[in-house]
Amino acid sequence: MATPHLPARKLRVGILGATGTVGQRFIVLLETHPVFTVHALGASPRSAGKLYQEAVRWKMAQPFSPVVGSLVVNECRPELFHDCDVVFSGLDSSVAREVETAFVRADLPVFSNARNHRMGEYVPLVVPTANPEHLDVIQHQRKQLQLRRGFLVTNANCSTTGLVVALRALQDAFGPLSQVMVQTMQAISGAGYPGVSSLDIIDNVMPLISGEEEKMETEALKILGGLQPGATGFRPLTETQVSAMCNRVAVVDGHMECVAVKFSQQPAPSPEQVQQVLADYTTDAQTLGCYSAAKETIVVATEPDRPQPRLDRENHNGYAVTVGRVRRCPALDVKFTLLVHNTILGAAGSGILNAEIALAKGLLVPLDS
Ligand SMILES: NC(=O)C1=CN([C@@H]2O[C@H](COP(=O)(O)OP(=O)(O)OC[C@H]3O[C@@H](n4cnc5c(N)ncnc54)[C@H](OP(=O)(O)O)[C@@H]3O)[C@@H](O)[C@H]2O)C=CC1
Ligand SMILES: N[C@@H](CC(=O)OP(=O)(O)O)C(=O)O
Repeated sequence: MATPHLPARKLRVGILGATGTVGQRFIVLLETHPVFTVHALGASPRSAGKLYQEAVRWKMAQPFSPVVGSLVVNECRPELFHDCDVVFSGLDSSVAREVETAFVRADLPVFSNARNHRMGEYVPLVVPTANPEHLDVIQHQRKQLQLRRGFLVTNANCSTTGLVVALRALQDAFGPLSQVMVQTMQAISGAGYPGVSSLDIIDNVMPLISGEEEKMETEALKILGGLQPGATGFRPLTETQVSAMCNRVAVVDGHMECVAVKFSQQPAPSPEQVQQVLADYTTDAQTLGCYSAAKETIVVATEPDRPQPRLDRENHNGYAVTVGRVRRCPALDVKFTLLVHNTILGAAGSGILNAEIALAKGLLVPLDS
């Protein structure tokens, strides 16, 4: 593993949507970060002009610092974030398209959690522990948009994120997958705040998360696909079919997914081989020495009743995916259960780790360099 890349000074971070569920998670994860420091906050006109401590309805177990609490929340206009080295967006999707476009046009580097730009022609859709090489398309995007240091990178839908980490490990080791079936049990924090009504979710399971299945089925193919020659775009997979069924359950954090896969190459690997490959999987995030990278990208739980959200979602500070119950599937080839922390690796943590990788690769450039 390389020595962590520490710039001459901490990079100043702007957070858009700082009062929301994902925005709050950014603040917690950046509190003790050695490379990034929270500098400017943005939210809706309802919050703008207030101190952060007055505007936010704080829902995290960890407190925010007095320094963050006394920052004044801005409207999300690029000129108010001009001295930020990097901007993380946890904006509501009703405004993210327009606001993020304005920030990128103002030559700011933006890492977004919102769905709006994910399938854009020149927009890297990056899960840091699945397809970090897609960040190389940043150079081409800059040329297309005539930018000097700005760019837009998005991370994936939270359920897609956990899934593709495991699938990338399998694809690298055993070649293409022909079929993937996934059923999710998604936490209520995935719906933001106040999100799902308590009368809908207590003593109940909701069998619909609008648009979620379609996102899992399309985003996974872009993430697991390759790059055009010269990193000028993407080549989504065509040989793999993903079928998703998504449910909301009464868990606060942590999306569980029951996954079954069929391999193109037959005979298929055994469950034992699959388990070994998942446990051994490493990525650029670790080899580049990124601060937030989990020591194990995938934790393979050997106990028969794991993973469980309450017990496993914080594995490696929420940056790992946990997989268990790897076994033969009578219909496809192999099946397993996985867990991803939806607001850490599934959201803010992916944005932060993507930025750490981009910095280590020289793609994210501090303002005065
Ligand atoms: N929660 C999760 O697990 C995941 C979420 N995402 C995505 O991340 C984004 C944020 O999600 P989440 O934090 O859950 O959502 P929340 O509803 O909790 O937060 C939304 C944020 O957007 C701000 N906002 C709303 N309207 C405007 C506006 N007109 N102008 C500027 N800011 C505005 C809100 O500010 P204010 O408080 O002032 O209203 C708030 O800060 C979404 O796009 C979501 O789809 C992605 C992956 C996972
Ligand atoms: N839909 C996810 C969270 C989310 O906001 O996803 P996306 O960013 O893809 O819209 C959930 O409810 O758990």
